[in-house]
Amino acid sequence: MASSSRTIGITMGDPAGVGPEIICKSLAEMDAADRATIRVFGNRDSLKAAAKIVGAPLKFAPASDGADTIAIEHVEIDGGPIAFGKIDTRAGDASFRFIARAVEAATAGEIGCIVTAPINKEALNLAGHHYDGHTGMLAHLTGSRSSWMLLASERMSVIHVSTHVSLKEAIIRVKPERILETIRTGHRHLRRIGVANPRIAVAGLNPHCGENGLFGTEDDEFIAPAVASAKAEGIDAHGPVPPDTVFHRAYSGAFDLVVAQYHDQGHIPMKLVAFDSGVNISLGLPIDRTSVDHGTAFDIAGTGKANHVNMNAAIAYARKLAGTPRVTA
Ligand SMILES: NC(=O)c1ccc[n+]([C@@H]2O[C@H](COP(=O)([O-])OP(=O)(O)OC[C@H]3O[C@@H](n4cnc5c(N)ncnc54)[C@H](O)[C@@H]3O)[C@@H](O)[C@H]2O)c1
Ligand SMILES: N[C@H](C(=O)O)[C@H](O)COP(=O)(O)O
Repeated sequence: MASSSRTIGITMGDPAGVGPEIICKSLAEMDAADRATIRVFGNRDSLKAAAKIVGAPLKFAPASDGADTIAIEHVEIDGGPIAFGKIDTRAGDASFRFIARAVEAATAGEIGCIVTAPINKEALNLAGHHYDGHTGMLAHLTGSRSSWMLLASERMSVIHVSTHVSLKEAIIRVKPERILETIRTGHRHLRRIGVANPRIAVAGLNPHCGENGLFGTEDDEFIAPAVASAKAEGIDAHGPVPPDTVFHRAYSGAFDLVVAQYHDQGHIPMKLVAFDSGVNISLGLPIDRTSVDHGTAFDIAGTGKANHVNMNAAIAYARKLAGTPRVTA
């Protein structure tokens, strides 16, 4: 079985979703040398079914044969095949077990980066795994104090102060300490991937950054001090920048990274400009993980229609991280 810091571990995601199909489509396009560096954490029957749907002549076995056979760590699912496109508690439980096993392998240094196919958070939680998604789950499984979600694309990247919480709670989380930690985390990541002096824009929260208190005070009270502290540390941070124009400016090349104050502030522009190519990267963890930034797409699962460009981008980013040392400051 492929095992080294260059090995990429791909988790299959929810068996009822598009994960198995996009994995098979990506594997079908890889050359033999790249396939030999892949280990899939998933269910063999689901992958066999998906390979058939997408017409890929792939086989899955404990070890790659350097050609059409892909290495798999097979995880059993009780009670027979899972139907595509439906919430299933067994699928939610399996999604968790694929990831838990991949985390063990990454922690042991058997794989250099985890690439995740999408999970369904409702199924996951129905199965008793109470996480808000991979990012929180990975933090828990690795004993990390905190974790961050960065969405990256060729022309724009965004890191979030908070993600899977209500808008009400997200506003409460707009506090200087968390914002400063988010800026530092994004800065470290960009330096790791080769941006020598990242230009970081910190989005405001309120319309026009509150217009001097007319539309809210969080921008002046909490965001501005965090930006000032980051600058004092030598980070090229800017803001608060009015949230309605910051993404246009970043997309036009003015900034390398935007700090979004909450999930949809960052996700909406990213999915508008890079739905097919955006990569979700987990930060703040002792292991590396990249992911597609789309979901389980139950409406098309099992039809072979799902686009795998996003999976290709997540794998390419993982290969980049697996060969790049971490930056500590
Ligand atoms: N990385 C992840 O694990 C991840 C990411 C986002 C959402 N989710 C979860 O997925 C579930 C469904 O979420 P949703 O419905 O909001 O978003 P979704 O991304 O699953 O679907 C939104 C729309 O995009 C389409 N779509 C998604 N991926 C596609 C692909 N590869 N090719 C072509 N079309 C595609 C779908 O058909 C649908 O019309 C939820 O449980 C959500 O939490 C998981
Ligand atoms: N907000 C994420 C996205 O759209 O990409 C998604 O829900 C996945 O979250 P995790 O990476 O925590 O599973």
